[in-house]
Amino acid sequence: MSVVSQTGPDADAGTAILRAEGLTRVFGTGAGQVHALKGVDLTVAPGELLVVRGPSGSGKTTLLNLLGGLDHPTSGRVWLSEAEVTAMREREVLAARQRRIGYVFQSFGLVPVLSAAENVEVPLRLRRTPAAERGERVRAALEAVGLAGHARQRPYELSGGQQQRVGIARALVAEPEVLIADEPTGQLDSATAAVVMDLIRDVVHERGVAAVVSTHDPILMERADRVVELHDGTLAAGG
Ligand SMILES: Nc1ncnc2c1ncn2[C@@H]1O[C@H](COP(=O)(O)OP(=O)(O)OP(=O)(O)O)[C@@H](O)[C@H]1O
Repeated sequence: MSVVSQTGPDADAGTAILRAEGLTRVFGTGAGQVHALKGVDLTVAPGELLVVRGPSGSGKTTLLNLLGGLDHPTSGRVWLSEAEVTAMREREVLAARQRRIGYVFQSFGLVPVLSAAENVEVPLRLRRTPAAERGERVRAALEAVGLAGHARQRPYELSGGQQQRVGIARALVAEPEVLIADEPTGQLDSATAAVVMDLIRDVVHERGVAAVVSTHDPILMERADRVVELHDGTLAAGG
């Protein structure tokens, strides 16, 4: 693991899958403006697990939402390989999200009435993957996260760690280039969190995915290839 500060676009920007330049996000609230993110530059390479740390309110979720095309910056730009996400129409952003990005959420985000396999199948249905192909891909994704025997169980029949592994299978089943995970272990005990983070690290390295994971947890930073730290919306040296 190396810990670095990034103050400008990287020299390796040419090989980056995910790149952000000058990302700024200002929220208007009843109490005035909140400058959640202030000119953040960042690149993430294929097969790299980047951890974003920082205190509560430092801008981690804001940054991940912008990198994942879930929110639009007040100023600044985001690229997925050569394609500028921030210049796309809403419909193109949606297509890029469905085809190229997988998301993992702190609260798992599973549909309670669907089985583990049906939850994992959702991104394939959204991409209109043929039914014949979907079954095999769901099976392989569940097997990759060690849940081959739990395909028919509903989320409430699974432990928190198992639910998050379903969440990871769902994020990866459509073979995205980028994985965005916002506090993926925030609801898990530390032993389960370590297992889930090991899994994320292994799939990122094996599949060459560019991953951005936010966390408060120092244990998880040990699994990172690189750590950056947010303070009041600004990237600083990690620790
Ligand atoms: N939709 C919004 N409207 C107004 N202010 C917002 C909004 N979203 C975030 N903020 C503010 O932006 C700042 C950064 O919030 P953000 O959620 O990105 O921090 P965070 O580092 O993810 O925090 P935590 O670790 O607690 O999840 C905070 O001051 C927050 O109150």
